[in-house]
Amino acid sequence: MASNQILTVSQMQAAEQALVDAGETVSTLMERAGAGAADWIWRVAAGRAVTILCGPGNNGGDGYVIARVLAARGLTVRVIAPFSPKTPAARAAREAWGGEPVETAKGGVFVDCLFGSGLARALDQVLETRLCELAAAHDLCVAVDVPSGIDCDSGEVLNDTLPIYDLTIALGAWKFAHWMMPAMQLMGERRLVDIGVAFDWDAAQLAERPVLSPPEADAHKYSRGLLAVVGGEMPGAGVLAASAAMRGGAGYVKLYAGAEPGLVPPDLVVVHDGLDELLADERIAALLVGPGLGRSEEARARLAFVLGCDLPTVCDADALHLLTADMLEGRLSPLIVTPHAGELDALGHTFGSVGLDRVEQVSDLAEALEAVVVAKGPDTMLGAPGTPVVVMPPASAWLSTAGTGDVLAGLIASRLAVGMDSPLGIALEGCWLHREAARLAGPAFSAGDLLDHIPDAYGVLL
Ligand SMILES: NC(=O)C1=CN([C@@H]2O[C@H](COP(=O)(O)OP(=O)(O)OC[C@H]3O[C@@H](n4cnc5c(N)ncnc54)[C@H](OP(=O)(O)O)[C@@H]3O)[C@@H](O)[C@H]2O)[C@@H](O)CC1
Ligand SMILES: Nc1ncnc2c1ncn2[C@@H]1O[C@H](COP(=O)(O)OP(=O)(O)O)[C@@H](O)[C@H]1O
Ligand SMILES: [K+]
Repeated sequence: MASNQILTVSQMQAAEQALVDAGETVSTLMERAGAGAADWIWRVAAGRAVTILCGPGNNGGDGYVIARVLAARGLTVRVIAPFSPKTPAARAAREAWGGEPVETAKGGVFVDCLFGSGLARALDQVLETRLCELAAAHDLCVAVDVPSGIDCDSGEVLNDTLPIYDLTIALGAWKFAHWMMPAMQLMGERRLVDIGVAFDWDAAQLAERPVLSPPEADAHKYSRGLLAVVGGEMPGAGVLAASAAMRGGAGYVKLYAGAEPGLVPPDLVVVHDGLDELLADERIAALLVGPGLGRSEEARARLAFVLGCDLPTVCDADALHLLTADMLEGRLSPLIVTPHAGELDALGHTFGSVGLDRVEQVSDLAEALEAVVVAKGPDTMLGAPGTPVVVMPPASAWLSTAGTGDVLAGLIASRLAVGMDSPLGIALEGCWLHREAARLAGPAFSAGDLLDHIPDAYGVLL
């Protein structure tokens, strides 16, 4: 079974080399990759003709293997070869196929075997147009390994116009582009073909669904975890985060409202003054600070005070603009920060983590802050000190509505109060609850609507 590791191009090349050193040949790997891809294409083709566009490298070589396997199963297969094969394995695969390429074709399934991880630059205009015209002339489009025209490591799309695929068949291991914006938008469904690549402890991972536990039979509200949410001048965000936290597993949630919060749920305990008294409660298992905090001097002082308590803490929103290294000095307790792209930028500036790509920056900030960094967005990615990044599979794009970040912060803080996993595991639990709740909420929900779906999301993860 293939693992969920995500490899860079150079890690993939090293993995391929390790297999060759262990006695495989590039041709046997190509045979396995091509046969695995052909299986998927066979299923989606359902008897329709298949057109394969083959490039000069080993991605093209995979295409010739696919052509041979599908033709042997009786499908009509047409190969378009703007280049002759340049690698020994690709040349051997073309010979073994033994057919004659055609100039063009239409109808049925289009398979892109033009370039894979060896793409070195954007496609020229002629190739870009040819690729797009072929894709448009077929009913279904499949990319083998990755769509041609994207950078595997950064997820950058190198051409202005590229096809959108129905299916992408990753070979050997996931690449970052499969799960990172903007390239991931081209992929359609994603499937992974195992070719025997070994597990790499230094590799990034695609997050796997966690399993949560129900409360113990003898649980009481404090044993399940008391969370204090420290709000500020915009109390609505704190109420939203606290409301999510009440459904995320913690037994007791208290909101310190910096300002009059207006209507609050009857089961939410709101404290109006005496923050020092509230935080002196030894039963507090975790803190959340940031949603609605504001960015005033008073907010800065409140944040410094909260972090100074040295309790397991989630920092979100405004707190990420106010956070400085001195506030973290001497802290021993876990810290989880949940920046969106703008807040990640702000943290980068404050902590001198600039000029890096997203994956590097998330890891770098995790080290600098000695914290779990949950970099939110359509391609949410998590970093923790000394650990490769973990990438969440995409969530509902309906989450792109105001306040859903407060819900996520509340959920992660709630898991932190429960405290049954490592800080990274806890952050992942929160992300999965959020993602499941969004899936169950369907279309066009508000952040408030999302709250109603958290219990069922919890049920899915039990
Ligand atoms: N790793 C594994 O274990 C396995 C990997 N396998 C497969 O191999 C794939 C990687 O193969 P690969 O390294 O040969 O690269 P690939 O993407 O076919 O293209 C490189 C060629 O394209 C050329 N070229 C590049 N950009 C260009 C452009 N814009 N416009 C025009 N030309 C351009 C470049 O030449 P250049 O001009 O840059 O010198 C070179 O000739 C991988 O994705 C997977 O499908 C499996 O078969 C088995 C196991
Ligand atoms: N297009 C999208 N697809 C999937 N998830 C998204 C998308 N846009 C935003 N999200 C998620 O929604 C949440 C938004 O959080 P944030 O930007 O902090 O919003 P707010 O500050 O309004 O609460 C994050 O969890 C983010 O990962
Ligand atoms: K391809």
